[in-house]
Amino acid sequence: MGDSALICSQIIAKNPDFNSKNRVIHDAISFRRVCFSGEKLRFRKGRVGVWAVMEAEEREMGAEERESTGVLKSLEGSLGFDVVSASELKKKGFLGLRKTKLVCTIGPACCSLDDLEKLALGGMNVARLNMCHNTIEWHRNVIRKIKKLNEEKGFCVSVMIDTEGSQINVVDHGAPSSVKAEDGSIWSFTTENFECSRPFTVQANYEGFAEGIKVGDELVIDGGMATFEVIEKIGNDLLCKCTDPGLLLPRAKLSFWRDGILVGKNYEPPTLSTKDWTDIKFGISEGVDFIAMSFVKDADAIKHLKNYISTNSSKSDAESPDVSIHRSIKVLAKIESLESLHKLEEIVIASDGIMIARGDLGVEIPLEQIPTVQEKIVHVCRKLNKPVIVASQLLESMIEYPTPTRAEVADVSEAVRQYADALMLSGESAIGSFGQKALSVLEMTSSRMELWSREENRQSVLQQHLLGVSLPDQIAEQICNCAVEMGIFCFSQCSSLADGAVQNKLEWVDFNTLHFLVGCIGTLCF
Ligand SMILES: Nc1ncnc2c1ncn2[C@@H]1O[C@H](COP(=O)(O)OP(=O)(O)OP(=O)(O)O)[C@@H](O)[C@H]1O
Ligand SMILES: CC(=O)C(=O)O
Repeated sequence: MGDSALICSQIIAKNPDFNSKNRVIHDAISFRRVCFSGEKLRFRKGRVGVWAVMEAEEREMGAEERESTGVLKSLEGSLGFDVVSASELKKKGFLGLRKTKLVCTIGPACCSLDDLEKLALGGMNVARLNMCHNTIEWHRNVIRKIKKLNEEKGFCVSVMIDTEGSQINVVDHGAPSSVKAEDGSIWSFTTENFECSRPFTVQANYEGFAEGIKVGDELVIDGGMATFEVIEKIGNDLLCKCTDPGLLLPRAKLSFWRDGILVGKNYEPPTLSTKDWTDIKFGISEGVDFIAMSFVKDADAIKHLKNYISTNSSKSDAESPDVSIHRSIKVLAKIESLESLHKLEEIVIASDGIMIARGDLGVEIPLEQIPTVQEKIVHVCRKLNKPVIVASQLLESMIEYPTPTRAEVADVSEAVRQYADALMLSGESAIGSFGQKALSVLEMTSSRMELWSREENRQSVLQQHLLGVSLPDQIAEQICNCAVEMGIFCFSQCSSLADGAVQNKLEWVDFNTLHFLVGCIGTLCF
């Protein structure tokens, strides 16, 4: 069978007769394929299998019957389908049903083999390793456990490493955990290295962090956790008075504001630090699937990393032909600064996908702008057909509590409604007491919202943008656009058509149309 397969997903809702156990069935479809090879046309006949996962009443159906094409025929026109790759189907079974992918940050609370397996069973599609924390050895261990689970238990969990990037943050703030800044208290912000923590002294990580900063400027901690006014500059250091009391957390982020506008940085730290390069080399050697790049400023940084990956991959491929894993490492750009927002389109075009890092974004733009900025980024990604992850604080309260707030559930639903491709857990899974529960909330909420979108046929409101340059790509796109108008989902081994399907978030199929479509597509040109 081909590399793609179809999954029935709405059987429960639509077919009262099919409501118990999940079943996999398949149907074979003949097609004629016309290939363009230079100037010549070649006809080939082919047969592909269309696999469907259905829920069937066990007592009504024997095994043979379930496997027969007759079953499919009897369901003609009445079922909803989602698309999933055959390899995914084999590996993940019914986890492929959901379209919104789920990313979990792995931390001390979920790094045992047992915990990772529970997350994989709960629907984790991608394990994120934040390279800001812990040692390379710790990360290696986690990656190996995930690969073991994939190999031995048939999961299909991808691994993403997330670089630390360059940003001004607190290295030491005079306490082991959080510390309260009281109204009117005076604090020194410095880059001086000191042995033991000093009270009312905050050590920042960048020499020259105070360049261009003037007396009277506002120093905001973590996008609003606490605010200070700069009252004196002493060399590289700043003396500040707390004007809005609050908490200073370890690794808190600092931003400076003047007259309500973010003060631009006078220094230019490289997008990828020496540590980031070490981590990237580590990621390549461990065969990770994604590298998420923090604090991307422009498309050049992404292109540079992609070149580095392909050069190093070809080198290692030549040295060891078996090592083909490197070729497929995808680079995701994290949008978390004003600069990246200004160059959004070029960054999206250059990268393989985007992460909306709302945590750090909230340090650089006012919090009330986050929802509209998120919607805009998702929209640009849809338009340019790049996957987009919505990250940070989706279910923050679940770090401590076993249920989310209603507002958090609404936030998750909104991201799915906007057609985000993936949702990410951070502290909820890394350090939270209810990581698996948080994952199941994401799972249920996103499935529910997808169902609603289907029922409302909302994908038809997605704007169609033609991206294809070549004739086959344009034809594939037009087919997908028509499919969306007709409310069908199609089956394809053709990457352009699959891309179009992803861009349009196609989902419905009826078998008459499917047979017709596969026939048409086969007679076209891929
Ligand atoms: N590998 C890890 N080892 C130890 N603690 C971790 C690890 N990964 C995450 N954490 C903890 O979980 C919390 C949330 O994770 P998260 O990845 O969101 O980190 P972060 O510090 O907020 O950085 P970022 O802004 O890059 O997301 C972190 O603050 C840290 O305490
Ligand atoms: C995920 C991340 O890095 C952020 O939200 O800042």
